[in-house]
Amino acid sequence: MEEIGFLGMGIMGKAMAVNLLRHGFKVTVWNRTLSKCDELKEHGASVGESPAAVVEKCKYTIGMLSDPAAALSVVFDKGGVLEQIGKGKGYIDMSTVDADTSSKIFEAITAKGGDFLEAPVSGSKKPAEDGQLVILAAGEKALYEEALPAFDVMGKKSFFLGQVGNGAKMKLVVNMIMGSMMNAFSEGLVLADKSGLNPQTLLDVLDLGAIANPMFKMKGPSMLKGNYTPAFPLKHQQKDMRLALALGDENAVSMPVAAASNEAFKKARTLGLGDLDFSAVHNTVKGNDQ
Ligand SMILES: NC(=O)C1=CN([C@@H]2O[C@H](COP(=O)(O)OP(=O)(O)OC[C@H]3O[C@@H](n4cnc5c(N)ncnc54)[C@H](OP(=O)(O)O)[C@@H]3O)[C@@H](O)[C@H]2O)C=CC1
Ligand SMILES: O=CCCC(=O)O
Repeated sequence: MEEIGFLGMGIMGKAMAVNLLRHGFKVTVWNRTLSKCDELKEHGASVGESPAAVVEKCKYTIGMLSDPAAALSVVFDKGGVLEQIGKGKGYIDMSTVDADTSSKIFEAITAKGGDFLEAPVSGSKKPAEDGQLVILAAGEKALYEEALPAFDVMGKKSFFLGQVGNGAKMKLVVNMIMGSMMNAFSEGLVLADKSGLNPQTLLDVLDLGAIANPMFKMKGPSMLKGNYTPAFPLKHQQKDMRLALALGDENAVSMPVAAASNEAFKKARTLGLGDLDFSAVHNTVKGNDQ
């Protein structure tokens, strides 16, 4: 089996790489903070000293990085992907970024003869651990087909969406909806409580009706306990709202609900909640913001 490279051992990258290793893939990993690779070694991974070193060794390499700046840095900076990418090698960026960022990476990689695929994912830490992600791929079809055995391990369903940019846009639309839902949910929980209702009963009612969904079901009980242990960090959700609003600007789509949600996430960030789960926006609605 060909060796797969994996750059970025954050919440998602680590879970996805461990899952690949469990399924018998050979994986070489790299992370900016190299110590985070130690745990992966215990699962059988090799460690590369730079993105370039990983790309040199592997037929294709996956990136799972925090934001556009990180995704660009890992490709373009010294020791980056571009130094070793070339004919017969592929790079798959699974980070959530905007279409412009993805296109810049695509152009640079194809200029060197390499193949590029963007493949952001829907699903969080637990689906990543369980191989239940939804993969939103776009770009080089041959690389998509080559990576399908790995996608089938990491995800429950892969979509091929055509040209580069479509995967990024689809992911931003999905997360824009999710972020707005989280704000409406938080407001509902607080409104129920402040108006003398039992918020747990609200969860039960919601779960039986037309707006029942896995996010309310999974996050609701922890939110009521004030537990915001990060699965999807709030700073990343705010980044996604920001990028989705920019996509709305480009396409002249008015999105007042998303804009208000972005403000709520920004407020939560200024209150120091950025590294907590995105459900911590509930804490700002509760008024615990002094
Ligand atoms: N968590 C989730 O539920 C989901 C997240 N996503 C998306 O996946 C991506 C990763 O998310 P997640 O794993 O949660 O994020 P984390 O914050 O846990 O990890 C971010 C990763 O990016 C690296 N990084 C940050 N800045 C740089 C940089 N300048 N150069 C190199 N590496 C850098 C970090 O390295 P270091 O350890 O050194 O800081 C770390 O490996 C994001 O785009 C996110 O929006 C998508 C679906 C779900
Ligand atoms: O980008 C993060 C998405 C989190 C999720 O789909 O649950």
